[in-house]
Amino acid sequence: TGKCVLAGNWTNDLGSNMTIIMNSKCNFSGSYSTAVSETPEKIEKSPLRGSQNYRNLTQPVFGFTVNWTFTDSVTVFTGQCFVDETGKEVLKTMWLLRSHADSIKDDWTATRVGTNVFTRQ
Ligand SMILES: CC(=O)N1C(=O)N[C@@H]2[C@H](CCCCC(=O)O)SC[C@@H]21
Repeated sequence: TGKCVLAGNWTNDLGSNMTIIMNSKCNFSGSYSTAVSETPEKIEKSPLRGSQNYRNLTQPVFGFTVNWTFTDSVTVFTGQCFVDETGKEVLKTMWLLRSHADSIKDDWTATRVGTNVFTRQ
């Protein structure tokens, strides 16, 4: 199997885009431009920071956090970088979107979960 590299530009089926820059062997930063949001605020590019695991750099597992600059929420993504049967790099991910809750009574409704696939932009 080929090697899947996290660095570079990715896009997903929602039309969101992200750029990943490797800062060391296993840690990265970058930016995320979401195409969709619940908030009426103007969507802005937001920073992301994460890590890929040390042990397998051919198809690495990873996690990262997007700290949304335009609304009071964060999203954590986790997944794996695969080379599919056609030789294309694919990021298979699951995410948790945590929005701000006004009170602890509203905590139960403040976290959403989803899956998403990213391919090269
Ligand atoms: C990859 C994927 O599924 N998503 C994507 O590309 N954008 C949406 C969410 C954007 C949240 C924006 C800030 C907010 O509205 O609180 S993060 C999960 C989902």
